[in-house]
Amino acid sequence: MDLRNLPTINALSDAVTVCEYNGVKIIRVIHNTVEAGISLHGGHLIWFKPANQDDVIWLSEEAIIDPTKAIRGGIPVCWPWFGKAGTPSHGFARNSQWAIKEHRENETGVIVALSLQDSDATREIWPHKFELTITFELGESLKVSLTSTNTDDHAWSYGGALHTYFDIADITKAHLTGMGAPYIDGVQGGVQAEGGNALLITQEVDRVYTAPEAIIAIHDTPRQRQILVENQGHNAAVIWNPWQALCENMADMATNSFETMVCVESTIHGEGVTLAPNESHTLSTTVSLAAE
Ligand SMILES: O=P(O)(O)OC[C@H]1O[C@H](O)[C@H](O)[C@@H](O)[C@@H]1O
Repeated sequence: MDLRNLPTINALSDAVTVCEYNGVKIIRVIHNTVEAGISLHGGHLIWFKPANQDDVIWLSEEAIIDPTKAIRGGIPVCWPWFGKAGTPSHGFARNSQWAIKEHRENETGVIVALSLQDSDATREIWPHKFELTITFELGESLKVSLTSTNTDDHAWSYGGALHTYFDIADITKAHLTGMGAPYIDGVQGGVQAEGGNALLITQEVDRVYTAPEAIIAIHDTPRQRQILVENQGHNAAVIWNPWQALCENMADMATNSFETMVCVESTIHGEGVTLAPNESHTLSTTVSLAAE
C-alpha cells in the first residue's frame, strides 16, 4: 500500500494534488517544509512528515482504506461523541465523506480545510443540524482545528476527539510526560486513579487524563526527539496503546505494531460542549518537534 506515490488525478496547486486509492480520494501535500496526506473519507490526516524528519503520524500497515471503514492510524475525527457514548463507536464523522473547503500555501507551509454538514444519513444517527470544518495547518509543525457549528434551531451537545496516532521508534524506550495526575482507567473498568509525572507504557493503556498540563511530551528517545502535543478546546487527554493481545484481535493492526505507536488524543469527555443555535466551538491539537 504505497499511498504516497499514487498517480495524480487532479492538481489543485503547486503543492496540493488529489489522488485516489480504493475509492477514497486523498489530498496529497508536497511542499519544501512538509509532506502530508489527508483522506476525504473521514476528514482524516493519514501522514505528516516535516522536511528532514521521520514521520510524526503513525498509520497502520494493515489499515483498511475503503469508503466504508474508519482508518486505523492517522488522526481519526471522533464526533459527535467519544467511544461508546453512542453508536457507532466514536461517532460518524470518521466514516463520512468530507468536502474540500479551501487550500492555501506560502513559503512556510500549506493550509487545507475540509467541511462536513448534516445529511439524511447523519440525522438518522444523531438528529441535529451542524457544520464541521477541519483545518490542517501543515509545515514544520502541524495544527489541526475542528470547528463545530450549530446550524439547527435548538441547542445540542457534543463530545469527541482528535484521536492522533503518533509514530515512535520503540514503545519500550519511550515515555510520556505532562498528562497530569488524575485519570479514569479504561482497562480497569473506568476506576479513578492517580498517576505520576512520567508514564512508561509496558502493557495495554487506555486512560482518560482529566487534568492534563498545557503540553504533553512524547519522549521518542531512540530518535532523540520529543513530540510536543498542545491541545485546546478539550477537557481531557486520552492515552491509548492496545498492546499485543488486542492487536492480535484487530483486523487492521499487525500483531507487533503496538510497538511503534501511541495515541495522545485531544478529547471532549463526559457531558460535552453545549452549543446554542449559531454558536461554534473549536477543538484543536498542535504538534511540534523538539530535540530530546
Ligand atoms: O477501535 P476504535 O473504535 O478505533 O477505538 C480505538 C480506541 O480509541 C480510544 O483510544 C479509546 O479510549 C479506546 O478504548 C479504543 O479502543
